[in-house]
Amino acid sequence: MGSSELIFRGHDETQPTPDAYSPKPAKPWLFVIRPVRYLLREKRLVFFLVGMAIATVFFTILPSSSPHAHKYDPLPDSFSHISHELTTPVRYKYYEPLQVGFQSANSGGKIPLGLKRKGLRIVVTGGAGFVGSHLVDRLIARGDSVIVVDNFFTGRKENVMHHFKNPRFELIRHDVVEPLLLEVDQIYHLACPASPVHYKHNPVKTIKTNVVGTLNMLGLAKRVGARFLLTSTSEVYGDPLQHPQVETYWGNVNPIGVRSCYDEGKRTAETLAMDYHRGAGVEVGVI
Ligand SMILES: O=c1ccn([C@@H]2O[C@H](COP(=O)(O)OP(=O)(O)O[C@H]3OC[C@@H](O)[C@H](O)[C@H]3O)[C@@H](O)[C@H]2O)c(=O)[nH]1
Repeated sequence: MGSSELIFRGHDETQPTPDAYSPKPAKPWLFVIRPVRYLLREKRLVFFLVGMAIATVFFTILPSSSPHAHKYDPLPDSFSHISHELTTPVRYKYYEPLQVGFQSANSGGKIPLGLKRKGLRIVVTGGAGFVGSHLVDRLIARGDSVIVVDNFFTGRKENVMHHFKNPRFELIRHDVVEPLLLEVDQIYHLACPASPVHYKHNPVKTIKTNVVGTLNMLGLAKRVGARFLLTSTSEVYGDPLQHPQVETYWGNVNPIGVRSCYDEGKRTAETLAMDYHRGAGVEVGVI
């Protein structure tokens, strides 16, 4: 075959061309007819209607799940205000998530109708102490999985040992001044010597726990996208000149006194919480 034959593709104009392309006439209703025809074929319409009916019955009859649906409340009435404060989001000081790049998927918010509330993974530092152990009781009863991190400085294993056989409970002996990596949705940070006799016992350790411990826990919250709660103290007001203290009051603190390791430690912990919130978008609460 010559090169001219390869290049020349013309045909004799007079010859009939049986395979010539002739466009089909346009069917304007085709996009409507096709789905209708599909539904009518093999009783698909019946199945579709039955499915709709089942879904309607399911979502109408089933009650909406709620995070407060548990009937069991292990706390005596005298503690209910504490547990309420610790397990409901809005309290003394609460900071909403910043809009920039923060996912609040871990916050355990409102649950769509018909879906069961998924238990959260929560770490409670200082969970073997007085406030912490009652908080743990409440979280476990609510259906969450709890990891207690405590160095047992003042806390006791006995405070949480009734949960030892519960697969949703774990206890780690750990000092929060050392970093720790855990996959959790929420962090309740309580670990700290709380009474004067304990926090004055080793003031350097007290302020270290408040500053370095809180830094570690906020770092963890940032890393895993967890919500963070700091239990602060009224000691952050020092010798207050105003009674009662309102949130806008900044206090009257002696920075060089024997109690300063605790007061200033907690104040710095509050500062760190706010800086992680503003700077890194961590969702924090301070009570
Ligand atoms: O370095 C430390 C110090 C203390 N802890 C633990 O932290 C827990 C503190 O519990 P405590 O019973 O002493 O104190 P409370 O539960 O009364 O107060 C706790 O909650 C309220 C906050 O204001 C306090 O700062 C906080 O410690 C203990 O389990 C203790 O062992 C640590 O895990 N690490």
